Amino acid sequence: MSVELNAKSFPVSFAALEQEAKMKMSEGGYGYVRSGASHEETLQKNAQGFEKLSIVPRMLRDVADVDMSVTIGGRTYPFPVFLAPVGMQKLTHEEGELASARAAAAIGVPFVQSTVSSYSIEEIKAGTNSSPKWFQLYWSRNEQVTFSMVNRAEQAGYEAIVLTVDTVMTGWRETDIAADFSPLKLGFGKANYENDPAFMAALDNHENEAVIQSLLENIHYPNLNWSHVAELKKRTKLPIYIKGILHPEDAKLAVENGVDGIIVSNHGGRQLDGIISAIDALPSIVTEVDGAIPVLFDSGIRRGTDVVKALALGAKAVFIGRPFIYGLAVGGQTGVEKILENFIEETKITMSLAGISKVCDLPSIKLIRE
Ligand SMILES: Cc1cc2nc3c(=O)[nH]c(=O)nc-3n(C[C@H](O)[C@H](O)[C@H](O)COP(=O)(O)O)c2cc1C
Ligand SMILES: O=C(O)C(=O)c1ccccc1
Repeated sequence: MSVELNAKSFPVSFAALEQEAKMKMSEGGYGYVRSGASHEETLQKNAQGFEKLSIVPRMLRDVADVDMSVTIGGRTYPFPVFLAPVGMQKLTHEEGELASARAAAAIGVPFVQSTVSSYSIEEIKAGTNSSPKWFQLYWSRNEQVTFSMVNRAEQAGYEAIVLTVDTVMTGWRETDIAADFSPLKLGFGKANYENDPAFMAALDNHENEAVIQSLLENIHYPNLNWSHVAELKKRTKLPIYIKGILHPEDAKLAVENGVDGIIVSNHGGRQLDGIISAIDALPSIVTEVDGAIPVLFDSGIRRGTDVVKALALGAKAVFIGRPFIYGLAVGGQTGVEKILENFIEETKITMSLAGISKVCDLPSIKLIRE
């Protein structure tokens, strides 16, 4: 499948992009990506949270040279917009994560590979060489599998572990329940499992159905608690980021437990509904953490002005989820690159017109709530 991408044919607004992706994807696949939990109150709040915040711009500040680079955990990236871990990307495009990881590599931002990706860690590593890559971990019920995957990521040169903590069970996703749609059951997320020696050793039967059945039994781990974080710290030299923090007390515990960073996120409104929008959760967490570790952010970022607002509130960088998945649906690797380029360009314009020429100066922007 090749898609001609030029300024005219590639959708620019998020709404147009979502429409175009809908036409490219299966009904079940599109419903899975687009939807949120329950009646999507939080999915909507994520977007409304940004709309309530207004930038108060400054003038006459020489914005001829804009520096968008950010340094996180001692590594500098050219832009503060990263790709969120999204599982099962072959559901969206035949080249799945390979296309997204190559797009991230072309732009120079980290690619965060999901535990439930359609390619294994080793395949993504082989397809992208030395570009920055992080591994998102879903703690397996079989702990040997957890540590084996972490070890494989470390061996493959991945630079961080992102432990997602808001998915100890699947949220109540009405769209998927109504459509009886489960991409895991269809086998879209099994690559890291069927290539894992600890996982395969624990199976009596290596047939596809047995792999999928065991994956379904391993993926959610409601027992997860801070002792597992302590154990993970012992098992890896890589920095650990905790994804899915919304309460300042949990941010405080993250610092006390020695994690290297947190990602403020409500999983794009896909897990628990009726909860605080991610952008409303950000300020008190930044205050609590007080610069001890980097605070990153996702959920609801739809354009460059949102990037600027999140960074103004103290996030060091942001991740986008659905926007890049829709870019992948519409144009594969080129589509994801185009999405990243558009985000970067709009972020640059927003910074410039607000009178800010360095990302590190964004927290000095005045924001008001309307
Ligand atoms: C289709 C889909 C699959 C996802 N899979 C994962 C995953 O495997 N691991 C994870 O930590 N987060 C996963 N997420 C959540 C994203 O990492 C991110 O938190 C969310 O998409 C951000 O919100 P946004 O879509 O509004 O940008 C997924 C999100 C979507 C839309
Ligand atoms: O769909 C998701 O949001 C997600 O994170 C997930 C969790 C478990 C298995 C597959 C995807």
